[in-house]
Amino acid sequence: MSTLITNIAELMTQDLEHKVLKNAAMVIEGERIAWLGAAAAAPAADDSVDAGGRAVLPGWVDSHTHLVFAGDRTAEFEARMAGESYSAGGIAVTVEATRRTTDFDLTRLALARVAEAVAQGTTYLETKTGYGLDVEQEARSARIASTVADEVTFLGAHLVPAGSDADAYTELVCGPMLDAVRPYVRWADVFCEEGAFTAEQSRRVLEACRSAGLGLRVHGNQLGVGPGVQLAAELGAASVDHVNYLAPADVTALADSWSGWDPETGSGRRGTVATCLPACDLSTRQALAPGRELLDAGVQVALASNANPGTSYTSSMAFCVATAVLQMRLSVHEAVRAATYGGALALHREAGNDADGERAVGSLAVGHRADLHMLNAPSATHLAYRPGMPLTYAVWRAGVRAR
Ligand SMILES: N=CN[C@@H](CCC(=O)O)C(=O)O
Ligand SMILES: [Zn+2]
Repeated sequence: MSTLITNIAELMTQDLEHKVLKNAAMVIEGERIAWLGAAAAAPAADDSVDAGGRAVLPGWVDSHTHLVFAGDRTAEFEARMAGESYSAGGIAVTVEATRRTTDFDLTRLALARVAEAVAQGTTYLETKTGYGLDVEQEARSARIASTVADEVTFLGAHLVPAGSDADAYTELVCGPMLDAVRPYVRWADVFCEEGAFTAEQSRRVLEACRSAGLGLRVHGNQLGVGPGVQLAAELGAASVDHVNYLAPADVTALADSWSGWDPETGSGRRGTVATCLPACDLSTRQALAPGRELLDAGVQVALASNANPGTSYTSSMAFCVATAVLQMRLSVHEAVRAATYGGALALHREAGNDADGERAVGSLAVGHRADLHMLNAPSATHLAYRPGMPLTYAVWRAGVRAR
């Protein structure tokens, strides 16, 4: 079954050539993109959809969320808006509520959050554990996460639970907890920050998880200049997320991590993506991550929602894109790229075609997964020009209409 989508005013492909086509059309066939190009040259298909002069871009790839949780932290947010600063300690409130919630309710809550994200154009999504913090609860979170998200990350090293010794807890994370979550997860993450895990503890967790075959991610440099970025780059992490406070050597390490990598062939050593989380920065009243400076230095950048009840209770990637343009000085094309191709790069899902087992997400090209976001607007510029407006008109996920 093939479907022709025609009368597309702007088709922002975010492919390796950065093509933006005007008066375009595309054909999707099953889960894949079968053709794209000028509307006048479109082939016939079984079915057709008139885009009515709207813009089409890849579905958002949200590479950083924490959706498996219960409870909310309104009081903490109100205190922050009254002048308190964010600290890692708030995580314990969510851990408490999450532990008290049944599997059924936790799954229902997580699924509802995924549905909210899809309704706003997200077609590929990562989520993390990290609100369980004991062996049984982390395994439960990982199991539930694996039923609701495309990618699951083990974040047992989110906070040292009250009453635990930090080094003893780190050993638990690296041993029995890792064994228990291993069947459900592809990635491991650590909150490497003052008040969470030290550089030594973070290294220990990341090395143990790497030995278990997991890819690495790091929450780093959120609350101050710290060791997270350097550790991520040294260990070959797929991404380091937050990146608010960076020394010049951090930017250099991130840029250098990609030298020698060829995006066309995927050959050479992959580097570490810098993932900026603007909704979190606003909600914690931090200075926005220096996305402009990172791009100018040659760093690969992603934008993600960091949806979680503490620092960023939103899954709106459109909000992140608008903020990146209006406040971080990215162009619309750069911001959309970071929220699509950049997220895919951070999850090692940017490549894959008809011949591969996995289809690329985050960009539109023949053989890639048909993950499309149609806006109720003639161009992607409207995402920043009309911030906060409900611009998602239609969504296809793996070729299936999801909204
Ligand atoms: N910074 C660490 N972890 C989350 C916040 C978790 C929470 O406060 O509940 C984040 O990415 O912002
Ligand atoms: Zn996070």
